Amino acid sequence: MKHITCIDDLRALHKRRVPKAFFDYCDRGSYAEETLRANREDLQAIKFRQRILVDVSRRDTSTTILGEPSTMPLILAPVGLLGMQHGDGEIHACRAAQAAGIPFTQSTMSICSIEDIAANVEKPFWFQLYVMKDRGFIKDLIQRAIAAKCSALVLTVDLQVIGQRHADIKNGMTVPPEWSLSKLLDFASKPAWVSGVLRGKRRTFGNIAGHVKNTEDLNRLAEWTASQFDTSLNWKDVEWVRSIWPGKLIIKGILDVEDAEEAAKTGAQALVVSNHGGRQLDGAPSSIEVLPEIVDAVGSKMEIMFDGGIRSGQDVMRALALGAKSCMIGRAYAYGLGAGGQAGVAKAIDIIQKELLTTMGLCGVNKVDEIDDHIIAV
Ligand SMILES: Cc1cc2nc3c(=O)[nH]c(=O)nc-3n(C[C@H](O)[C@H](O)[C@H](O)COP(=O)(O)O)c2cc1C
Ligand SMILES: CCCCCCC(=O)C(=O)O
Repeated sequence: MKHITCIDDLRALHKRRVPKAFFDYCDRGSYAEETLRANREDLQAIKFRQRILVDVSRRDTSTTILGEPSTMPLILAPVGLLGMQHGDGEIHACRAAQAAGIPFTQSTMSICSIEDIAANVEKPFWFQLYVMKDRGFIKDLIQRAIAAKCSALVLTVDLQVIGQRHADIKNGMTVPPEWSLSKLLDFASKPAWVSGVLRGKRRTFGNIAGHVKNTEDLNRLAEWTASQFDTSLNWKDVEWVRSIWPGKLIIKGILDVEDAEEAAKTGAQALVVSNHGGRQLDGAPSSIEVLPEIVDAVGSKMEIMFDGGIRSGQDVMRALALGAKSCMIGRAYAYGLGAGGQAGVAKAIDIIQKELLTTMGLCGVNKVDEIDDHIIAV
């Protein structure tokens, strides 16, 4: 990891080490990928004011997230199928986050189950929920998250219809995988990845497989799972989740002020301004474009988190300057996981923290709560 200096280096290594179907699943977006690109381009268009001769010798990235201390304003976002990027990937990512002192969010669509992670890490983690058609199963999942002492529930609300990702279809990206000669050759050329995944606890959706009894459904688990996303989902379901989840609730996937105002009425403590990393509504605005109006509308009522396109500490600084309290990263750490397991995730977090510290220094800022729009050049 010595020669890895930025998230792009981790991405390049991930691409070399992990089969194409899984790399593309992580890297790509929906349809023409306009929103995926906008997330990066709009962040990069924000320029900083360089400030000089300010004493920045006391710089510190520490902050609080939902009232809990965190070493930096960073959270590992829920990312499905981490255990296919690296054997037991969810456990490795969670351990790296906990060692760095930041929250890790487990996806409903994880390969390791809630219980697998809880048994293998030291501290509580966050659980992300998709409300699927079978509400009995969802209630059971929430109870499993309570039993595992998950410290926040992240309710994702932007996937009741699934945005098509062309690359996944072309790659036959299914769980279990659809085999072809080129895929077999690709897997054979990545023996370290194959042995890592084979040594892992599971190779299917750990939270869901136990619930699926029918062998045919089990053999086509990705298809079955896709059929379980509920197009009838609405604000009453959020109320229902609120009534059975006693802990901190975060609503993820808000891009519109009216939706943010609804979210503020639900009793949730936080929302995540997010377009699902450009994987859902292609043609939606970048997350950073809508962040300021959402902060203006509900920032005094809820904690505003942000994701979409964060690849550096500079990007974290930009989102904080526009009003986010903290940022989630998805691909940035998933690249690290594919590149080098737990050490790769730790590297991704460390790169972003160091970049944030440097950027704070060059903008004349010592503390996270001093970051606001005065650091932006107009
Ligand atoms: C491979 C992949 C899988 C994802 N799976 C989930 C998921 O299961 N649940 C969820 O709420 N968001 C999921 N997301 C979205 C992320 O939580 C996050 O919103 C997004 O990655 C942020 O954009 P970034 O990757 O540019 O940081 C996924 C993202 C990626 C890249
Ligand atoms: C069957 C599609 C499920 C996708 C769930 C994971 C996810 O959110 C993603 O973006 O990928």
